[in-house]
Amino acid sequence: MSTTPVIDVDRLNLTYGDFHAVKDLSFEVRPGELYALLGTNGAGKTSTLEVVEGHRRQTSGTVRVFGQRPGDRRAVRPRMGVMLQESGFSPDLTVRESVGLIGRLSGRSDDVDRVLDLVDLTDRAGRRVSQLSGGEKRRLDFATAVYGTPELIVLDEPTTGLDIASRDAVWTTVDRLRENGATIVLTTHYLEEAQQRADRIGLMHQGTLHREGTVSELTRSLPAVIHFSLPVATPTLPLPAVVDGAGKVRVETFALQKDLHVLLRWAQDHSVELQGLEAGPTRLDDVFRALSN
Ligand SMILES: Nc1ncnc2c1ncn2[C@@H]1O[C@H](COP(=O)(O)OP(=O)(O)OP(=O)(O)O)[C@@H](O)[C@H]1O
Repeated sequence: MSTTPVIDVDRLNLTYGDFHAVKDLSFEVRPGELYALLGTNGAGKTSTLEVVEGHRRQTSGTVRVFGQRPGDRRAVRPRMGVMLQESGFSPDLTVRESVGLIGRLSGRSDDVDRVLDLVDLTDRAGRRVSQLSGGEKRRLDFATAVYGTPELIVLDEPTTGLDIASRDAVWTTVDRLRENGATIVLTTHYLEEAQQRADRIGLMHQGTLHREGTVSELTRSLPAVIHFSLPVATPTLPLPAVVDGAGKVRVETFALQKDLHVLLRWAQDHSVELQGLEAGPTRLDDVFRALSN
């Protein structure tokens, strides 16, 4: 498999008037990986993706998609499917007409009925876009990304507004495309989706890439947490901990299994009940909270 990046962003800057929205951003997306570009509201994710998609010109820096400039539509468009946050389909077209139009614009070939089936809109094919529900419109947006099975698929908040069954269906389709070698770039505010599926994550805040890595690389920089409550009179704890006035204890640790073992042995030796004991590894949410604080 080629190791040339599918997307190569090097010192990208983007300004809107005098507002500096993206600042010296560099990252690569490798063939076949699912790269999640995550971040706080207004971090610059959509602006960055708009440059990658060829919808917006950068102020400075270099962006290459399949080694080409994103503005080189003829080279890039047929190989890249894009699901925007809002696609802006004509409200008067039917769903079938819209999917057909997507196909002609993409430069890829596909069977409209296959795509309608893939995004579960077969029974809405004759409806006008203006008559679709929010979730149905989002599935039509998804059709723009998957039409013609492109090599690179950019998904900007693909599951926002979708019910659980539709979300699962989107991910099943994405999984199938990945099995066939597709490269995926994702933005989402549903962190568990990224935690479960991303090979690598770039965390953006205020226009810059603050952290990048696999989920485990990002989470192991923060401690895991053990919580429990203690009865009134107990011997001294065997580990450093923060105890509040109500007897609630919080232990932060980078050695969860070892420290949990120490704590449980101490509790057994002293016949102490650790009430409401909870222990868990750091989650992406915690990394995110640390970022925005
Ligand atoms: N056309 C524009 N003109 C002026 N400012 C803009 C424009 N588009 C975006 N911005 C600003 O640039 C910043 C980055 O916006 P962007 O939409 O890229 O962020 P985002 O990370 O996708 O945010 P969110 O998670 O909220 O969708 C924001 O502060 C936004 O207000």
